[in-house]
Amino acid sequence: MQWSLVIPLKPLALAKSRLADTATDGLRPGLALAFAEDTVAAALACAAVRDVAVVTDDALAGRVLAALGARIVPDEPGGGLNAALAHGAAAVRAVRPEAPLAALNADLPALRPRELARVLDAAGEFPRAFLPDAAGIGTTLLSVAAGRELLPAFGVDSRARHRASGAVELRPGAVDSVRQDVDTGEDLRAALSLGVGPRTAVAAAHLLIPGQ
Ligand SMILES: Nc1nc2c(ncn2[C@@H]2O[C@H](COP(=O)(O)OP(=O)(O)OP(=O)(O)O)[C@@H](O)[C@H]2O)c(=O)[nH]1
Ligand SMILES: C=C(OP(=O)(O)O)C(=O)O
Repeated sequence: MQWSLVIPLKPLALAKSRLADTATDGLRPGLALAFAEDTVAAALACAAVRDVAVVTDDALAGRVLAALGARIVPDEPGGGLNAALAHGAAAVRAVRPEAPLAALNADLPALRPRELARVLDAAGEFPRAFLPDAAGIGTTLLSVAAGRELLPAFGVDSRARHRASGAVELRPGAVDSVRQDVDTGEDLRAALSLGVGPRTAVAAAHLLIPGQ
C-alpha cells in the first residue's frame, strides 16, 4: 500500500513557541525548519510513502522542503491546524483520490522510515486510525482509507478526541520515532537520545541543552 502524507507547518517565526526556554527567538525558526526537513526527508525515504504534501505559507520552508521532494500547498484557509490539514487532504485527493492518506506532524526529528512503514501498515487495516504521541495526550499521525474524510481533530487532548471520533488507536509497538514529537526542551532531549536526523543534529548543536 502506497500512502500520501499531509504535513502541516506553521510559519517558522511562530513555530515551536513552547521551546522558548531552550532556543532563543533567533534560533527557534531554524530549529523548527530542521525538524521539518528531517521529518519530510524520513517520510520520503519510507517505502510505504508515495508522496508528501506540506501545507505551509512559509516561503523559506516551502523552498527548502520542495527541494527535498515535497509538494507545497499554500495554507489558504488560514484557519489553524485542522483547517490546514483538511485543505491539504483535499488538494492531495484532487490528484490521487484512490490513495490512502495520513496527516503527520512536522516536529518528528527522530523519525525513522522503517518505523513509519510499520505504523502505516498497521493503519492500512482500518478505515480511520491514529497514533498517540509519546506523551500519551496528543497525536502524531491520523490516517484514512481512500474515500473517507480525514476529520482531523489535532490540538489539545487530541488523543481523546480522535478516539471519541471513532478513529482506531494504533498500538504497533517499537515505533518511538513516530511518536516523539518535540514541543518542549524535555521532548527535544528525548528525541536527541533516540537519534535525530542530520539537520536537527546541526541545529541542536547551537543550543545549550543540559544533559547533552
Ligand atoms: N499549516 C499550518 N500548520 C500548523 C498550524 N498550526 C500548527 N501547525 C503545525 O501542526 C503541527 C503540530 O503543531 P504543534 O506541535 O502545536 O507545533 P507549534 O504550533 O509549532 O508549537 P507551539 O508554538 O509550541 O504550539 C506542527 O507541525 C505545526 O507546524 C497552522 O495554523 N497551519
Ligand atoms: C497538535 C498536536 O500537537 P501538540 O500536542 O504537539 O501541540 C496534537 O497532539 O494534536
